[in-house]
Amino acid sequence: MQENFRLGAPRLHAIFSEYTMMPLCLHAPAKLNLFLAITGRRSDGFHSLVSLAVPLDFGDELELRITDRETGDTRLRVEGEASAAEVPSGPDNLVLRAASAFREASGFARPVEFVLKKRVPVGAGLGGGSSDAVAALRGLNTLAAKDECALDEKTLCALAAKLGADCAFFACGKPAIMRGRGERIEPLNEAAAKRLGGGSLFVCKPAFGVSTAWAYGEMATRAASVEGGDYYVAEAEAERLCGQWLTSGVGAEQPLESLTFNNMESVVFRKYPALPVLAATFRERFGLILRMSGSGSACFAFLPKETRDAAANTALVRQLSECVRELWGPSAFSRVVRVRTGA
Ligand SMILES: C[C@](O)(CO)[C@H](O)COP(=O)(O)OP(=O)(O)OC[C@H]1O[C@@H](n2ccc(N)nc2=O)[C@H](O)[C@@H]1O
Ligand SMILES: Nc1ncnc2c1ncn2[C@@H]1O[C@H](COP(=O)(O)OP(=O)(O)OP(=O)(O)O)[C@@H](O)[C@H]1O
Repeated sequence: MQENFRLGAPRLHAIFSEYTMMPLCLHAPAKLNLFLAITGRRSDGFHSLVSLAVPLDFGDELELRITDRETGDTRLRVEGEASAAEVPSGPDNLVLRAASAFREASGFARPVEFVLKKRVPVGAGLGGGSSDAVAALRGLNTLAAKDECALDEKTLCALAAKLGADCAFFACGKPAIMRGRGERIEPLNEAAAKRLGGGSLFVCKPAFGVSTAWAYGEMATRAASVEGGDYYVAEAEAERLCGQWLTSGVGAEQPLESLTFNNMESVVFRKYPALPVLAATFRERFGLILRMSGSGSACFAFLPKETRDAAANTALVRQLSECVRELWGPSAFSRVVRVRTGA
């Protein structure tokens, strides 16, 4: 016992090393905007929107661990199948931007190493970067709790909202309606969220991505032009359309796919005809509505009710994947996903 006590310092060091070597693993889900109405441009240059967004059972993985390095506060390694080369590993990565904002807000100063396993395609409108940022904040907050400098939930969410327009949604982590520039979040009621959890969706993305800043800029340009006219959806109409997702007949009498909407398609489909070509082919060959998520280029379709069990899905999904590769080429991405209801 006394021997152990004398060996206290090295033992403590070993325990600390063990603790520092153990990574914390977080899932950073992708999202879909099942409904997205851009309602206008605000005086701060951002656009106001009404959107029904859902987190998915598919996403990136973020590992973080405290290291015993003396110097260098935060490091990031990006790995994974989703074109890791397109993702910056320096200070522009949203994980490192989140870490630096977190350190400033909390005073948490331990050296941390991140490993980001990138699976969500980049520039897809699937919110991968924003979700990684929120996972980094949550992971750091867990580590900071051991040093008694964790942030409370409200402060953490406010910090997230500053990092990107989709971050407030990911901080909520449940199907929700986004308003304002994306920072005002109203989680869906349980019944509406449950209806969304029942089905599978097919998601696909061509090899190219779309810049979110470009898509919003193009909306503003076209709205200002003569042909623009009533380019944006009026806010009251956006609320009415979005509100249909909350009514009780949805999913039964009123199929979910008939409520999907995205007025950013107007600018993105014009520049990237591969997207409307696939949408028309899905309609003609399979009777499916293909909708764009966020600013694209990823698109999604609800799989029909009778194929909502895994076995029956297979044949249709194979045909959809073949169709995507036929029209978008062999490097196109596709997969089946489910909504995470958070229940
Ligand atoms: C299209 C959506 O995915 C819908 O959920 C989001 O609105 C986009 O969110 P995001 O990718 O996190 O966007 P950010 O990286 O914050 O913004 C990129 C750029 O898009 C423009 N932007 C973004 C959000 C918004 N409500 N209005 C805008 O005009 C701004 O020029 C901004 O500089
Ligand atoms: N962790 C990250 N993962 C992906 N992209 C990142 C990350 N950090 C910074 N970026 C930069 O952000 C840009 C857009 O990333 P992201 O894939 O999140 O866009 P998106 O899918 O269009 O997102 P959104 O749906 O929020 O518009 C990329 O081009 C990349 O340079």
